[in-house]
Amino acid sequence: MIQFKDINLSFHNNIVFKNFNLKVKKGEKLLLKAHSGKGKSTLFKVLLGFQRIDNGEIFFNNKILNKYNLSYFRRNIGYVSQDVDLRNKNVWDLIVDIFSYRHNRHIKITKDKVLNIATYFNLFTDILDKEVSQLSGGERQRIGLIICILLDRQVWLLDEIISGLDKETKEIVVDYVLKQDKTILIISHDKIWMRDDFVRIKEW
Ligand SMILES: Nc1ncnc2c1ncn2[C@@H]1O[C@H](COP(=O)(O)OP(=O)(O)OP(=O)(O)O)[C@@H](O)[C@H]1O
Repeated sequence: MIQFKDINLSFHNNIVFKNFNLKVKKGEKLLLKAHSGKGKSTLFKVLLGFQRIDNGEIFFNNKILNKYNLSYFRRNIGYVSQDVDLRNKNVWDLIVDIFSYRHNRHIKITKDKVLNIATYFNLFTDILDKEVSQLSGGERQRIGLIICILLDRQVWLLDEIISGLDKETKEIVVDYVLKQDKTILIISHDKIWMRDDFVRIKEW
């Protein structure tokens, strides 16, 4: 479903990828495991066309990543990044904004729908009235995930979505994510994701 083929990428003298290869099958849950600075977050940015590569090819559903297909990649991939949106508005307004974009407009969201998932993830019901800039790290991570869930795209890219959570909430989030019938790439330093053979690990 997704393929990174012979990817090379350097920033000045810093070689991040040298002939990097990775294939991900539909429905797979893949944990990306590498030391800090080895390019895990960069890989997500590459797949979304936010970061150019020096050479190599990237495929998604047999389409190659180029300027003509870029929008297809972005419309079908959900991304929860570490760099959170700090626009100064409350959580509900942020969600309304996201779901008013042309490509997301077909998805009907209601406060109830959002609150259902939010309370499942141990968030309080006043979360929607809070300013985004005032959320704690763990609250932001869960709001990012909830938006990704509601967007309901084929692929989810999850960059450190549980690092700010307590153990019990981590369990709830991890259980939920791994049950989804989606192709999911996970960046995390947390061993909690390594559940038997179900989660494949790509290590470099
Ligand atoms: N736009 C950029 N310009 C220059 N260097 C960059 C840029 N983006 C990433 N890098 C460098 O590329 C390397 C990989 O960064 P990346 O954030 O992908 O690492 P990571 O594996 O996700 O790390 P961590 O586990 O700490 O989040 C780092 O050395 C980083 O400094």
